Amino acid sequence: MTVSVKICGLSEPQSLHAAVSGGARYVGFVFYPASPRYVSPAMAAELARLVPTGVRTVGLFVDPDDDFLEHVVSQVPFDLIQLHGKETPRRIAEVKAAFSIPVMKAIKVGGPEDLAHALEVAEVADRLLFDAKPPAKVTALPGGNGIAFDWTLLAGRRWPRPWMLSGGLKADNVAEAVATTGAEALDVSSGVEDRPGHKDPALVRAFLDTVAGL
Ligand SMILES: O=C(O)c1ccccc1NCC(=O)[C@H](O)[C@H](O)COP(=O)(O)O
Repeated sequence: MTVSVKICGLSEPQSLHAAVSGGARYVGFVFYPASPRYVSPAMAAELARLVPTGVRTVGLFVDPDDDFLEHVVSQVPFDLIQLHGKETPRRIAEVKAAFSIPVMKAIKVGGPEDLAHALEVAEVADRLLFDAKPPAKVTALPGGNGIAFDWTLLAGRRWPRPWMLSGGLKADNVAEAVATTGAEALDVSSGVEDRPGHKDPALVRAFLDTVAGL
């Protein structure tokens, strides 16, 4: 089975190169100003120019309004918009209609009840991304916290849309994550960093090599 990988939160050419040369199928840019992975639209546009054909670019937003989306989308070409806030199915539908770009919605998983919500979201979103529910701390980011959820919640489940697994993935736990969930696509950020917000090209390559060997 081929498992595809998205490396999220890229902000430098070196790590972008490690991602695409190592086989990542998706690269993500974070447009959440409070994140250590935030990139300006101008910087993301520069990075996007380095992305080869066949690798998809993903713009990550948290409860964006249309003006902000327009500001970014007019500068950076995206194959996918990732909504990582509290966007409702109605808002997802609005974003799709306004920007004509497929939407992947993050589902923050703390327990089985969150998976019922995923079915509702799947009626409008093009893709789902299962991520860990952020810790209750006020300082926690809405995602990219490097924590995993209980993968057995996804075991044996089928979803009406393509989906990715994320949350606390690293080279040394990804085999178990895939074996438990049956995920065919993965999203990683903190697990390929040497400090918050800084991707380590060697960790990016190690993660991609591990997934390629599954
Ligand atoms: O990465 C961020 O800083 C971030 C900020 C706000 C919302 C979402 C964010 N990240 C989401 C991701 O990077 C991934 O989609 C996913 O959550 C994986 O994160 P990690 O557990 O760090 O591998």
